[in-house]
Amino acid sequence: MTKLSVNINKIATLRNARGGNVPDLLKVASDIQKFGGQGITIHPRPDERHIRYQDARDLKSIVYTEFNIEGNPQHNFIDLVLECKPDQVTLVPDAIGAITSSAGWDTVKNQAYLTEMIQEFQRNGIRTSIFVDPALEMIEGAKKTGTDRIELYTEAFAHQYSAGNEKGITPYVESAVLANELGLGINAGHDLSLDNIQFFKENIPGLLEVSIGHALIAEALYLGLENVVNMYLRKLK
Ligand SMILES: CC(=O)[C@@H](O)[C@H](O)COP(=O)(O)O
Ligand SMILES: NCC(=O)COP(=O)(O)O
Repeated sequence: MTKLSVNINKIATLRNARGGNVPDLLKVASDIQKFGGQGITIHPRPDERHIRYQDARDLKSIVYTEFNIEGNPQHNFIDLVLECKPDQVTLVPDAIGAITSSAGWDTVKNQAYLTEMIQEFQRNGIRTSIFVDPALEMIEGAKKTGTDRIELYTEAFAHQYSAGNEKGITPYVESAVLANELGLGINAGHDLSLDNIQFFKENIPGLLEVSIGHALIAEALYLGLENVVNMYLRKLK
């Protein structure tokens, strides 16, 4: 079975747009779990433009499924993760100010650094995952860091699939086969959606977890829109 971890960054984006507490991030996280979501993912960024560091602390007592915190292991992030002790930390090599994640780790060049980070989090009982492009040498490099899992960066797959190119899945399948051989757990995320998730799942052996945010929240808005417009119309009769 593949677990669905819902990334709630976009709920925080909407909340922050007005400065109040609508929508209520904690209530949304609770409801997602009530509706069957099997995990909550957040990706606090240094500028706190969506998830604030305090949100991570507050979510700790709300999330009873799997709590996954993603980010670049800079000092503040490391301290936050060690304080919150989520079930899983996913290390992502984001540049400061990047609009969103745009690459996986070079696990060969950064092997010593990643190994040190992985050991620190594992010593504190936190499962680790490293965000990687679907390239065999990056999977092998990840294995050498001692990480529990990798997260396959799926933007390229999503882009090619939406353009009608199903062959874009090939490097992901090859990477997953190798990861399985090496005993690495496999997560995946970025731009997964209702449109592409089934094809991805059916082709990736041993896919343990997907984290989905941007498309899922956009789809939820759209699929709820007719209902809400009609609820307003009824009140205005
Ligand atoms: C790690 C990853 O793939 C990202 O998709 C991320 O978690 C989303 O971050 P933003 O919501 O800031 O774009
Ligand atoms: N790790 C990927 C994630 O959490 C969500 O990515 P996206 O669905 O917002 O692109």
